[in-house]
Amino acid sequence: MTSPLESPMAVTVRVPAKINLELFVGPRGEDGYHSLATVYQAVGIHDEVTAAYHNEWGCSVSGRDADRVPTDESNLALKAARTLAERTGGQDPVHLSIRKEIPVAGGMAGGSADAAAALLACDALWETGLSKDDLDEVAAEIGSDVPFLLHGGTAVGSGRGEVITAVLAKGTYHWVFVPSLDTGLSTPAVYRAFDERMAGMAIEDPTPSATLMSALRAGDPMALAPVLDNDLQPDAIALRPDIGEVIEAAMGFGALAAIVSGSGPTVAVLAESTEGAIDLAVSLTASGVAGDILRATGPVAGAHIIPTTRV
Ligand SMILES: C[C@](O)(CO)[C@H](O)COP(=O)(O)OP(=O)(O)OC[C@H]1O[C@@H](n2ccc(N)nc2=O)[C@H](O)[C@@H]1O
Ligand SMILES: Nc1ncnc2c1ncn2[C@@H]1O[C@H](COP(=O)(O)OP(=O)(O)OP(=O)(O)O)[C@@H](O)[C@H]1O
Repeated sequence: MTSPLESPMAVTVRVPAKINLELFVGPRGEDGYHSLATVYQAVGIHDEVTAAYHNEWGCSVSGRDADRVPTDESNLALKAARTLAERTGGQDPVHLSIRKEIPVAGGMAGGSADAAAALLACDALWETGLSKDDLDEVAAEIGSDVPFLLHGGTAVGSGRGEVITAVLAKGTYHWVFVPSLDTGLSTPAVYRAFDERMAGMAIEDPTPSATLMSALRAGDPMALAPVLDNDLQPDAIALRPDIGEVIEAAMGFGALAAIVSGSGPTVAVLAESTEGAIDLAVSLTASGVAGDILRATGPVAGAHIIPTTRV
């Protein structure tokens, strides 16, 4: 048995953002969710969530876009912690300190990432001993993207995006991200626009493309670039025409590819190398089309515990 002296008082988890290298959207089911065939990649932009025992449940948020993140019960990390506590028969309350780097409402799964981090942190703090499958199940209940953020790397998401299968991917990819200049996009609104555009058309259950898989196996960004694909891109651009301008500018500056990340509005720009990514970031900033640029490589690990205070 663990002595109280060895039990952690706080656990900190670092969690990455995601992009969708491919996002094929199938028909909408009766539950309101669309069947997906997506290929996720975890990229090196990270949030950190620290779970610490406290006399009441709560959370606080600092860092990028912190003022746009709720700290009430609608915070996805807090929701995840409370759901995990319920599933495991009740636990002592925690305070979650969230440090954000992932753009909010940007299509990079920031809220889902914090939820995944909170699950891992609370699981360790409370020593619930849940299996990986059990944790994945709670994650899927919080949001479709959450299981992937626990997993990380490069992986296929099927079902509504929550069923994760690792893929064989070689190499490191160099990305430049252009988040929105002003506000984010609502994920349900983008899916609704997709439904309106596709109304009356027969939509089949999607499958991942073989060409994308072989580009990933080869670890070749030149082969990956032409097969990046996102069925939600026309809808994100229709809702936010400035996204189209960013894509056009990035391609004009020599990007290998530029694609909307998930439901947008962040644009993910693929470069050939670190130097290429720096050049693109400089050109995009200088052109005035993008105010704020992030650079990262992928794939990176999913949510993981980082060393923290022990008493
Ligand atoms: C756009 C993506 O980020 C791509 O990975 C995801 O599909 C969205 O994942 P998420 O934000 O974790 O989504 P959830 O929190 O599960 O769902 C939010 C809303 O998105 C829509 N939604 C989500 C997933 C899915 N397969 N079909 C949907 O139609 C639904 O309107 C749902 O009410
Ligand atoms: N911990 C959190 N971090 C960020 N946003 C949160 C969080 N909890 C709740 N939210 C709310 O969720 C909304 C969507 O934020 P999020 O950053 O997850 O969007 P997103 O990256 O577009 O998501 P996805 O890519 O999963 O569709 C925000 O507008 C915010 O109000």
